[in-house]
Amino acid sequence: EDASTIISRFQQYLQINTAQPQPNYYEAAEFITSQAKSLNLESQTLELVKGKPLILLKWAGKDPSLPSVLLNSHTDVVPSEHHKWAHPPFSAHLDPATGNIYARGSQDMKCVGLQYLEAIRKLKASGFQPTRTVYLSFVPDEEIGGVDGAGKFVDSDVFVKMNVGIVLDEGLPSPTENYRAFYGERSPWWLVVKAVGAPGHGAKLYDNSAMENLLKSIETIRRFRAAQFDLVKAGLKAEGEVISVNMVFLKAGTPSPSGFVMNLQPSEAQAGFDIRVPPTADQASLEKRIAEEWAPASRNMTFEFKQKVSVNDKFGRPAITAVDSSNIWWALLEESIVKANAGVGKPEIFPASTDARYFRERGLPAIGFSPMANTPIPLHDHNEFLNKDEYLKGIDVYESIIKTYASYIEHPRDEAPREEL
Ligand SMILES: CSCC[C@H](NC=O)C(=O)O
Ligand SMILES: [Zn+2]
Ligand SMILES: [Zn+2]
Repeated sequence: EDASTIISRFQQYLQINTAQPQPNYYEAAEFITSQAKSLNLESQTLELVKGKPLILLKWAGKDPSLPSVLLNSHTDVVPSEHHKWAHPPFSAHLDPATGNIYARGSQDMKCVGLQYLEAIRKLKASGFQPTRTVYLSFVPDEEIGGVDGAGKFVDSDVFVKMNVGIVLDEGLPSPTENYRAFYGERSPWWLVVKAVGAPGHGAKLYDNSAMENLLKSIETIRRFRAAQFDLVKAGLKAEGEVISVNMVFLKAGTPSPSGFVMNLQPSEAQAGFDIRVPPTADQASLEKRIAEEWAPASRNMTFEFKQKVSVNDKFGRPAITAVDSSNIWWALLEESIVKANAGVGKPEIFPASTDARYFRERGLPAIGFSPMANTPIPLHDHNEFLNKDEYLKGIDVYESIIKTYASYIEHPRDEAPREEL
């Protein structure tokens, strides 16, 4: 099959507008299902939450008793500011000079979903038959937290019956020759800090106003942020290994028809923070720091978490996937990438969140991997793009990985004891 046919299938998928908050999930489901038909894969659409279809495909293995391989991707994408893009985000415009394909979802992560399918198309054409069963899940809602997508999926009977042994999910592009792979991710803690204080005249200097109380917290939080960031700047820690904290909203003031009342110090003020906590961080000490230093009762401060995902899995262990000799899937991944004449760097902690956490929380090994080398990271930004040759190369890499994974015959000590799950 020629490259242009493969690229035009990618463009078709990219042209489906699955942007949050109103993704066209059914059109995506129809597209994936039709691809599955052309590949003779078993397909079912699970509507675990109404209006949010999850497409599950199955390539049955010769030995169904072996734990299966799950290739996960999400079908939704983040919104875009259309007028700020060089090419409309759902045009999937291919720049003839560079070969870059511009589209929301070109990196995150419609590329991966379709590369899995193209790799299977090649494997089938070559006559390859999997020993392990290979599943593909196309899940909704990752970009809004995945509760109704991967979250419901891992809790379903269907999932339990799949007997999954290893999950592949999304990673990040790499600006270098080597791909990146992720064995864990930071947990999102979305914190709102609230201050109260006596209201008063805008001309009066007095202690304990809500604004002053909030600003003291903001200053403390900023110092912590700077210290963490310094570790990254000095090259002592990677991005995923520090606690990040960024202020994402400020809410205070007394509205007036022309904006805000300018000579009144308000009695309430709030600030919101997106905090990301590495899986091995000391969760309890961060909690203590928030309660005692960031929102101290001594200044009448209070706080609330809009979201607080534990850094541990359901066994109370850090929710990370082993990337040493105890996890054969990691070795097989590295080996199969090399076999495809590519390379992968040292495994990293994903700086944000992905659906992989739902699998890791259950104790399943999950590796985040999106084969995009020599690629900048305009993910969630304007002008997200992927070069067509990188896309095609990624298909070859998945062909190698899927072949290796699906052929691997388990040695009993190579997999987690099933009764634990
Ligand atoms: C934590 S729910 C939101 C998930 C989102 N995932 C990708 O960007 C993120 O902000 O990391
Ligand atoms: Zn994503
Ligand atoms: Zn995303």
